[in-house]
Amino acid sequence: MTQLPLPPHSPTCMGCGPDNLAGLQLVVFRSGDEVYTDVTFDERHIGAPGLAHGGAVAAACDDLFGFGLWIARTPAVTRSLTVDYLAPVPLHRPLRISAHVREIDGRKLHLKATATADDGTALFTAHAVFIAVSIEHFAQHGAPGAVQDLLDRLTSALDHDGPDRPSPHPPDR
Ligand SMILES: CCCCC/C=C\C/C=C\C/C=C\C/C=C\CCCC(=O)SCCNC(=O)CCNC(=O)[C@H](O)C(C)(C)COP(=O)(O)OP(=O)(O)OC[C@H]1O[C@@H](n2cnc3c(N)ncnc32)[C@H](O)[C@@H]1OP(=O)(O)O
Repeated sequence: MTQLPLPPHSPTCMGCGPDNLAGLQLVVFRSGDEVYTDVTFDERHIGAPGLAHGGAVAAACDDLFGFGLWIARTPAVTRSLTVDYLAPVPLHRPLRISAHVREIDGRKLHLKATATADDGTALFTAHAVFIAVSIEHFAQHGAPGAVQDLLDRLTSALDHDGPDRPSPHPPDR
């Protein structure tokens, strides 16, 4: 059976929006309690000649962590993000980033990601703390015009993600 990608955060999301030609255009899948994406950095993401910019790498991790929504089943936002750059990341070489939720502690979601090149080389790891927020967080702080679409997406995602999923984690203690 062909696996379907998870829906992007928005069509123009810098990390996963298919309509954002300047973005990473990540396509993210879920496998059990992990989410993963195969990404190939190119000249749009260059740092040192021939190598990916560390900020582009961090953005990819942050966006993939944002798909933790499908596992933790709560809206949440990045509070901290740390990347350990283990080896230079070459352009034009596919790599896989996998992420999972390590721990949920009240509103704090502790996440970890690992990235491996197509030859098995460990390239980087990342850790993040996301803080669960209510959906109103986005209405309060985001662009008013786009908020309703975001709310619809989140509500739909949390309501229709299948009966085998755990209950949504409460956004507020
Ligand atoms: C894993 C699930 C992911 C789910 C993703 C959800 C939705 C995604 C879908 C749609 C969203 C659309 C687009 C998403 C695009 C990209 C996704 C990537 C994610 C991002 O790109 S998102 C943008 C960057 N992000 C922000 O824009 C956040 C700005 N920020 C704030 O809005 C506030 O800062 C807030 C709300 C975070 C907290 O504010 P607050 O006032 O509610 O809470 P407070 O500060 O009190 O901290 C609460 C508790 O966290 C503890 N705590 C704090 N810092 C800690 C740390 N570093 N380590 C360990 N614990 C820590 C405290 O100690 C306390 O713990 P305790 O309660 O136990 O005392």
